[in-house]
Amino acid sequence: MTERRSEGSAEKRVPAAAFGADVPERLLLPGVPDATVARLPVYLRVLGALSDRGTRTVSSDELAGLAGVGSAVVRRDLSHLGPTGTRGVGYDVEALAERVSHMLGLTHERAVVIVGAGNLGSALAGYAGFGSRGFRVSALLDTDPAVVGTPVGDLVVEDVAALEQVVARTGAAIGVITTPGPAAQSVCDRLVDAGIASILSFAPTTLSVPDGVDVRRVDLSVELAILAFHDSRRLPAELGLAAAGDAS
Ligand SMILES: NC(=O)c1ccc[n+]([C@@H]2O[C@H](COP(=O)([O-])OP(=O)(O)OC[C@H]3O[C@@H](n4cnc5c(N)ncnc54)[C@H](O)[C@@H]3O)[C@@H](O)[C@H]2O)c1
Repeated sequence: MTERRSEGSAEKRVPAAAFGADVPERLLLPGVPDATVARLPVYLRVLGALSDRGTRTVSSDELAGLAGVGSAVVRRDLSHLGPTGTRGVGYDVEALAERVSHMLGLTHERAVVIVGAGNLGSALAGYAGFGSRGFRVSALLDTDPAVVGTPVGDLVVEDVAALEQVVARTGAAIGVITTPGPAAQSVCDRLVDAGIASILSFAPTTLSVPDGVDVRRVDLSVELAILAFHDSRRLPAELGLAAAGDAS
């Protein structure tokens, strides 16, 4: 039986495979923390906006401000890319964007298959913004005969029975799961068996995957709960009240 590990079971380090096969070996730096990898796309977005505005160089303080993190964090994150900036000048916007793209393995387009063509899956499939970020939604699959065969944007929903053939045909590198929770593990297993090593799941279920497969789960309720936490701490200050425990 294949050994399986649960997502989030231990502190995760980003495996080389996450960067894609085309990344030069020298950039596959070991031990890049997940938190750094999570911030790199934010830097990339900021650098893209600066480039669009014609900005040629950016300091770590400016980049930090635009990315919403501290400048020490930016410098530490970017140190994982090797030498990048020039003291007193800052970072070359285009060159840094290219380095970050390379590090993230975004130098070639990746095909994505979405399983579950309901509200969420259809909305994601129709989102035009993925294309400019290096992702192409190549297929959308479902079990429901009433949904299979219907058009969603440029795609026609395909039968999930043909998942393996669809993955092979599209060369998909990433599988997105937007099925109800109870179906998610079996869909995940089939994606893995079809050769997919990167899975993004929206289903409210913890998924088990073999070593070497990366799963990320998106849970908007967790994000909302974090906002609620900060909101509830802000409220007493805004009202001029002492926070609980400060009253003396
Ligand atoms: N993570 C989040 O923040 C977030 C937000 C909204 C919804 N969700 C979750 O995303 C999932 C989808 O939500 P939705 O509103 O689009 O639901 P939905 O009911 O509109 O769509 C689910 C689709 O999955 C299909 N499906 C069921 N079993 C399948 C299988 N084995 N293979 C392929 N397709 C299958 C159904 O036929 C249906 O079309 C749910 O699990 C929901 O809880 C997560």
